[in-house]
Amino acid sequence: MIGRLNHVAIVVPDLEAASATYRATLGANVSAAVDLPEHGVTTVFVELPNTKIELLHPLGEGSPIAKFLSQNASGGIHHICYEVDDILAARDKLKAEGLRVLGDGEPKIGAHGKPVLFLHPKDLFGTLVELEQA
Ligand SMILES: CC[C@@H](C(=O)O)C(=O)SCCNC(=O)CCNC(=O)[C@H](O)C(C)(C)COP(=O)(O)OP(=O)(O)OC[C@H]1O[C@@H](n2cnc3c(N)ncnc32)[C@H](O)[C@@H]1OP(=O)(O)O
Ligand SMILES: [Co+2]
Repeated sequence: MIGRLNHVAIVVPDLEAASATYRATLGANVSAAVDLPEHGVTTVFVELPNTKIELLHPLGEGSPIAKFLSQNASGGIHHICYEVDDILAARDKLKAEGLRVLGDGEPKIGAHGKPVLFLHPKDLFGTLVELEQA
């Protein structure tokens, strides 16, 4: 059911500094920062030949990544994102298998303009998983 690895997300305490490190030190193509208020995050994407790195920083009150950053002050890997061909079919199958879909269970439009969902990290070996419609 799961397909390509779309991105690995890293929460960072300073988005500008992290962008500069990926661009200047690691020599990667790094996007501009984009605010996504409906997700409570600001994102930067690092383009790699085979996948992407999503750099994340909390945005606004009640950001879902605020607690993670408070517990990992220098940053850390936050989630991985797999592509699926049919996000509603994937959601329904995973719910039937007993996995918890976060939020209200309805996909939101994610950073790439496509529907996304999140699965509880305790149900997938301590890893927060995002599914994105391919
Ligand atoms: C930009 C849009 C989109 C995209 O298109 O790419 C994004 O990526 S948005 C990214 C941000 N959005 C989200 O993360 C939404 C889903 N997340 C959540 O609903 C919450 O963050 C959470 C996963 C339910 C965690 O909630 P929180 O309040 O921070 O913590 P809890 O205390 O409830 O955590 C319970 C339990 O899980 C452990 N945990 C928390 N976060 C992670 C994580 N990222 N990876 C692994 N484990 C995690 C936490 O430590 C707790 O464990 P115990 O202490 O053992 O109970
Ligand atoms: Co993501």
